[in-house]
Amino acid sequence: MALECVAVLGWGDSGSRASGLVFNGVRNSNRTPRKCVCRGGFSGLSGDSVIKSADNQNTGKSSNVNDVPGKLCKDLISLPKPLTVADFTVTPNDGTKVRISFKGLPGSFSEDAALKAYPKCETVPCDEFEDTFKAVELWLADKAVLPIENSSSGSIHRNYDLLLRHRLHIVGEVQLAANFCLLALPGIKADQLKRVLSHPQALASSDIVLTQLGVARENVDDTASAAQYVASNGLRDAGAVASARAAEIYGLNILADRIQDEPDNITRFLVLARDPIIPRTDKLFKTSIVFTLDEGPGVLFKALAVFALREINLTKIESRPQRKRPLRVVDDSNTGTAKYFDYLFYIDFEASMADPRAQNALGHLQV
Ligand SMILES: O=C(O)C(=O)Cc1ccccc1
Repeated sequence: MALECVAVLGWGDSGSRASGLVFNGVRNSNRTPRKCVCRGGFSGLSGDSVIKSADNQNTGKSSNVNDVPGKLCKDLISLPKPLTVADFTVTPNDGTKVRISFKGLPGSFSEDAALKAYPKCETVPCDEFEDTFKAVELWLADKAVLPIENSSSGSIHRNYDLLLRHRLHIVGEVQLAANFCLLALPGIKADQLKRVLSHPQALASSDIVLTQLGVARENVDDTASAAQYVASNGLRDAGAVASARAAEIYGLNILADRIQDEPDNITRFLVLARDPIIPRTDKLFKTSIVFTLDEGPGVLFKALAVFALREINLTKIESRPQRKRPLRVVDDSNTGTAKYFDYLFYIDFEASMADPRAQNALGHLQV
């Protein structure tokens, strides 16, 4: 299949806990007509008490300390422990807190996502999405939490682009049900509000209540910034759509709770790290790949068939114009020169790169 595989990203379980994605760095494979970068990974955040040796990691089997007979168990404990994946990750075990960068001010939903993935973490607020990547690259943070998709407004395209511009690895995902509240200064009633500030997505998701109130809507960078702005400027005619935690942090009152149009407004966040995690087959994994296709009838259909043939479930497909090569010029003798957009395809599938089905599917994709 004529294709350019740009990246393979693998990560762990797709539940609400964070999970992982690794970067194997396979470039320019002989079988690939053009360049190919490979990323893969697994969930490393469960913190379980399972000891793994180098051998049983390979076989995917694990030994629990409780399964080992008493004496052997004692001997094992007195011996130096075999290296585990945790030895190669930056999660500190010396009592210091893992540092997670996010875009926004304290009290934003992205910070909620970071705290959901790592309840004891130290959060590192950043101005821009790009800064959350840079914070990890410069060792100011250990991991970044990045919104990638929302159940009502869809994909956050900028972050798909940033994933390819930076060399971080996806090591997990977090799903967060954002509960939007209408906040105002203490003593202010809803009918006194003339305008409401928030992140565009929070404003759009709270359309019914804001329309009933008849207020003007003002976009700001994040929900917590809206709360902070109303509070620090003492605005008596302005409210903010933000979290209950933001109300507490910035000293605002909650005028209305759960004002979102859809009761379950879910945002999916990715967890990014400098280091990959090693793909395994003993847990539910996801892998993300990015590729381009040559022009031709059915090329995307054929690309997707490599997964269907192996019963590999796809969980997401996204396409983005290829910025560096936006137009594909096709000579058409009847109508002159036709121009098509050239696309990058992002696909998430449910398998680890340690799974032969996934290896075969990607091998097939690159033929
Ligand atoms: O503005 C925030 O608080 C964010 O973290 C972005 C966002 C906005 C709405 C839902 C989820 C995330």
